[in-house]
Amino acid sequence: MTNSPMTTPAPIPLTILTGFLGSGKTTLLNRLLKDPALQDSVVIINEFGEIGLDHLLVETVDEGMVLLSAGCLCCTVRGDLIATLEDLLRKRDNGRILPFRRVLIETTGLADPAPILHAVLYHPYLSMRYAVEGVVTVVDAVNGAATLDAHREAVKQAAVAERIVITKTDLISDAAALRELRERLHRLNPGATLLTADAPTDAVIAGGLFDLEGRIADVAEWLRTEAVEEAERESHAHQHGHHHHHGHGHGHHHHDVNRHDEKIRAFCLTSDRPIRQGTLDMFLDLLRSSQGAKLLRVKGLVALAEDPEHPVVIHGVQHVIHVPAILPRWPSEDRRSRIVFIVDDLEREMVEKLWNAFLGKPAVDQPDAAALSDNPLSLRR
Ligand SMILES: Nc1nc2c(ncn2[C@@H]2O[C@H](COP(=O)(O)OP(=O)(O)OP(=O)(O)O)[C@@H](O)[C@H]2O)c(=O)[nH]1
Repeated sequence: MTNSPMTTPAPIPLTILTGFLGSGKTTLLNRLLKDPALQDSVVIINEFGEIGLDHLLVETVDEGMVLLSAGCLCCTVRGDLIATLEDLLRKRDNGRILPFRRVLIETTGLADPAPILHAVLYHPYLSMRYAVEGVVTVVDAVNGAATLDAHREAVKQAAVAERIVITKTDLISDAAALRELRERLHRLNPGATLLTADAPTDAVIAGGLFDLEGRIADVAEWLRTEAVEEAERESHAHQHGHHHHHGHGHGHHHHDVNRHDEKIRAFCLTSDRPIRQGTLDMFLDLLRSSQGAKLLRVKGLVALAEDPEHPVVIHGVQHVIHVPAILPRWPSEDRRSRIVFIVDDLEREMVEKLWNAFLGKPAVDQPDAAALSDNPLSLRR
């Protein structure tokens, strides 16, 4: 776990904008960038192939960088995103470019946002200077369902998002199809806020986990554990009405179309009792070392036994889990520790057993060897 030293400047909010090819990312971004709230942002277009920036271009500022409206800079990256993020900081710190206040990364249509999140969170310096606010995923109302059926990347993009923006709703006359798409996205990612392309800037980008001063702005909105728990209850009730639902190895499964959706899912684990820091570290270490690749995102708010009045925020992806902040107080009356997991092909039961093995023992800070070796996660599959 890393905590920033006192001397580090306020971290710069960073948002990742994803969405399938032609879903409307650039159109959305163009509109949002006109809003003064996004003044002095840097937009990094991380993709292959040409991009229609001509209509935005005002002047070239630096190699590979152009000035957009509202004092925003834009650069295109084909290779090393990390090098670009470092370079931007260097230029900002040297006064060679304006002290940009926010970074937006627009990814190529096929990109899996998890490695981008991973890269920023894992990097010891970048993770201090940039505050990963969240992932915004654009889903096209016309082609969205077909894209989700055909491409796992599209399902992952929707599953890890904080906010999902449905575009092209003006082109769809079939209200039922739109409702179905919304319901599907909600099942896939109950914690995400569903928006349409005309949503205001602060609903789409600003107003995430961090504000411009790098302070935690709205952790409850970021976590949305109630929505995840509610969806889990619904899905549980639903499954109890339908048996024979194991699907593996059977070609004619009636949910075949939604297979990706079934593997990629969100769930929430909670604890009423504060957790010792050592216990939490061990739990997270074991989880990420054995199942890291399957952890698309891990987000949480945890009461540490050492200091239960100041909950810690947890943010992770794949093999990295870090603590971006310790809050001055609880955001609401709900003082349970809660961690939302967005996973790919990982059973809730496995993670829950491990969680219980660590938390349920009388000596919560010292899980015995049996608890560790009995847990299903220690058997790598
Ligand atoms: N009618 C309508 N058209 C839209 C909307 N959003 C985007 N479009 C159109 O959809 C097409 C693709 O939009 P882009 O914004 O270029 O999509 P993109 O996701 O950036 O595309 P790539 O960069 O190729 O992945 C363009 O012709 C847009 O004008 C919308 O809300 N309504």
